[in-house]
Amino acid sequence: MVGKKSGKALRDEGLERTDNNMELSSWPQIPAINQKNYYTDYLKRDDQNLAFRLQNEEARTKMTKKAKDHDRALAMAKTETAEGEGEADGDAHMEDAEETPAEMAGSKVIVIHMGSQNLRIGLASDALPKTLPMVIARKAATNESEDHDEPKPKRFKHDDGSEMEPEKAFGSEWSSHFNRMSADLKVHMRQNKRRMLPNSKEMVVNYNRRTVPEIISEHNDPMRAEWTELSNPPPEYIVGQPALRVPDSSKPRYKLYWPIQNGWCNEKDYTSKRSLFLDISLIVEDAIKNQLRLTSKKDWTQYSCVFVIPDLYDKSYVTQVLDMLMREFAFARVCFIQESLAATFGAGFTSACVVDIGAQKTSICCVEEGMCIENSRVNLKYGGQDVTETFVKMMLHDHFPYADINLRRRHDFLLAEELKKNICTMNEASVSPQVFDFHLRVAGQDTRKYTFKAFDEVHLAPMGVFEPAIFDNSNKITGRRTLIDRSVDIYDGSPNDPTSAAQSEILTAMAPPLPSHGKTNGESHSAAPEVQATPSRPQPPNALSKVQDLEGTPRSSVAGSPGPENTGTPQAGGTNTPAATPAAAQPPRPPAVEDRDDIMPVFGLDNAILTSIAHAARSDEKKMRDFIGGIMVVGGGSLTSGFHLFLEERLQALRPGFSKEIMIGTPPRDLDPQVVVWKGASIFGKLSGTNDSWIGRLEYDRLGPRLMAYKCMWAY
Ligand SMILES: Nc1ncnc2c1ncn2[C@@H]1O[C@H](COP(=O)(O)OP(=O)(O)OP(=O)(O)O)[C@@H](O)[C@H]1O
Repeated sequence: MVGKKSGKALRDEGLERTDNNMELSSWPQIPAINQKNYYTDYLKRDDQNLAFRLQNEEARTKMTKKAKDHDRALAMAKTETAEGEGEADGDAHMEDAEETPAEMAGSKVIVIHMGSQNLRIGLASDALPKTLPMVIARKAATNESEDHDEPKPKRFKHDDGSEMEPEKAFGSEWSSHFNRMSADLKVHMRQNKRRMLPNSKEMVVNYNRRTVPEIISEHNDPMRAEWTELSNPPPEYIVGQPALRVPDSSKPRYKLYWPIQNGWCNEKDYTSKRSLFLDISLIVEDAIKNQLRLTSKKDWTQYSCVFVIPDLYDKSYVTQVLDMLMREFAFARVCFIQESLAATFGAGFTSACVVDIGAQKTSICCVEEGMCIENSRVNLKYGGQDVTETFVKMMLHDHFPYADINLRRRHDFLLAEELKKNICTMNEASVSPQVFDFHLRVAGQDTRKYTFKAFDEVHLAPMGVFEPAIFDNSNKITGRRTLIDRSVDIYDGSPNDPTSAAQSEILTAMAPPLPSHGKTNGESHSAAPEVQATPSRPQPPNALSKVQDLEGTPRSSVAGSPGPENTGTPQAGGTNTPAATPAAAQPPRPPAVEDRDDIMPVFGLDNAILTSIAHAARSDEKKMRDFIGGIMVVGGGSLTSGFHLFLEERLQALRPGFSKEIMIGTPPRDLDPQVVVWKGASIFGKLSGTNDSWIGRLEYDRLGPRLMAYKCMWAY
C-alpha cells in the first residue's frame, strides 16, 4: 500500500524514502513457514532415538558376528572333511559357538532382589542366590533396644512402676480382638467336629505361669551361638548376618538399620536420603564383594545387573537405584524387572495371579502373557514379621514364661523368628495344647532352657493375614515421603507414580476421613473407620460385586468370621478416583486416594486377592476362572505349614461358585518360594537376544533416567 502512494503523499506523511534503495541486510530472508503444509518427523522415527539406535547397532554387530562365526564353522567343517578327520558337523560347531557366549552372559550378570528383611543376590548363572539380612549395624551411642523399652518393656509396667498383668499389657481392644478370634476358632473347630478340651487355654496359662527356666552353663551348651567379635579398632559399620550377631551389649554399641521397610525406603529411621542410599549401597557392595567374590570394584564394569523392583514402585526410588548401579557400581548395563513378573518367569508360567508374602509387605498381581496387568496390582503392608510380632504378643498374653522378650533385641528377634517358623501352623488339626521348649542364648550369659505350652496362638498369629487389625499397624507409614519426594510429571507437576485400580479400591475402603471433606464425602468416610477396625471382614466395593455378578450367587461369610457388614463402603468404581462427590455442594476436590500418604494399605489377604483378580478379569468370566485357578503363592511368609489349603478354603467360602476352580499353586520343581522371584530375574538376565530393556552406559551418560521411558516393558 505504501508503494502505491505518490511521492507527495508520502512526503506529507513524513514517510518519504530517504535511503539509498538498498536492502537493510545482505542476509537471506527466510519466508515464514506455511502452517497449513507444516510437517516434521522430529522425534517420530526410531532412528532419531539414541536408545533404539544403540540397540539396533548392537543387534547388527551381533548378526555380523554370527554370520562370521557361521562362515568360519563351515570353512572348518570343509577342511576337516577334506582332511578326512572324522565326520565334521557344522551345526554342532554352531551350537558350541552359541552356547559359550550364552553361558558367559549368565556369569557376567549380577541379579539383585532387595527385600525388607532379606537381600537375595547372585550371578544369573547360579542355581540359587545367596540370602543375607538386609541390615547394617552402625557404631552408635545406644543400640536399638536401648532406644525403646529397656531394660524391660514398658508395656509390662503400670505408670507407677508396678508389674502389669500380661493380659492387660497390650490394651483392652487388642485383648478383646484376640479373645474374639480365639472364640471364633473354637466355634469353627467344633463345626468341623474337631475334639477340643474345654479348658485348653486355662491349662496353657497355668502351665506357663509355673515354669521356670533351666540354666545351662555356656560350655555345656553344644549349640551355643557364635557372636560377632569386634576387631580393634572396631569397624564403623558391619553388614549382613554378622550385623545381626553383634551382641546388644557390645562396646562400643552398634545400632541396626534396615534401609528397606514395608517394601519402601525406610524414611522413619533415617535422617537423610543420602545416608539411606549410602547404607543400601554398602550392603549391596559388601554382598557382591564377599558373597559373589568379586572383590575388585574395577572389574564390575564388565558386569550387567538385573534389579528387581516392586510391582507398584516409586519412580524416585527406581531413579535413585539406577544412578547408584550406573555411577557408583559402574555396571556395564542395568535392567529392571517387576517382582510378580519375575515370579512367573521363575516358575515358568505365562499367566498367574502372583501372591508374594514377604516379611513386611504382601503384593498381589495378575500376570498375563508375560505382562503385569497394571490395574490388578495390590501392595499391602504386612507380612511374616507381623506374624512373628503377633505370635509373641499372643504368647505373652498367655503368660509366656520368658516375659522379658523384646523383639528389638537381636537375640530375641532371632529367637522369635525361629519359634514362629517351627511352631506356627495354619493347619487346624494341629491346634491343641502342646509343650514346646527353646534355648535362650544371650552373649556373655549362660543359656536358659525354657519350656512352655501353646494352644491356639500358633494358628491365630498367622491367621492375622486375613484379619490384619490384630497386627500392630501403628508405625508403618510413619515418615513416608519425608526424605524422598513423590515423583511428579515434569510438565504439569501432578504425581506420576504408577497406580492401580485394585489398590485404589482398597485404599478407598481403608481411607480415614479427610478433615475438610468429611461432610461431602460423608457416606464413604463414615464407613471407613469401621473398615479399619476389622479389615478382613469388609468386602471391597465394586470389584467384588463384579465377581459376585459373574458368579450369580450371594456372597457368603468366611469360615470363622462374620459376613460382609459394610455395604455402605465407598464405591471406587474401579477407577483411580475416590467416591463421587454429590454435584450440589462442590468443595475443592479431595486428593485421589493413591496420592494420600495417610492411608494404611492393610487389608485381609483373601479379599485383596479377589479384588486384584476382579480388576484383572474385568468381567470376563473365562479370565476370572483362569486367574482364580492359577494363584501362585511365593515369598517367605507363605511357608507357614498348611497355608495353601487354608487360603483355598477362605477363597472357597467367599466365592462358593468358583470353589471347584480355586487352586493355590506352589512354584514347580520344588523351588523354594522365597527365591522364585530371584530365579525369574536371573532367567530374565540370561535372555540376551530378546531383552530390550538393558540400559547401557553410553545412553545413560547422555540421557540419564529419561531413558526409562524407552527401556521399561511397562509404562514408566
Ligand atoms: N518356614 C517358615 N515359616 C514361616 N515363615 C517363614 C518361614 N521361613 C521364612 N519365613 C518368613 O518369611 C519372611 C521373609 O520372607 P522374604 O525373604 O520373602 O521377605 P523379604 O523379601 O525380605 O521382605 P518383603 O517382601 O516384605 O520386602 C520372614 O518374616 C520370615 O519369618
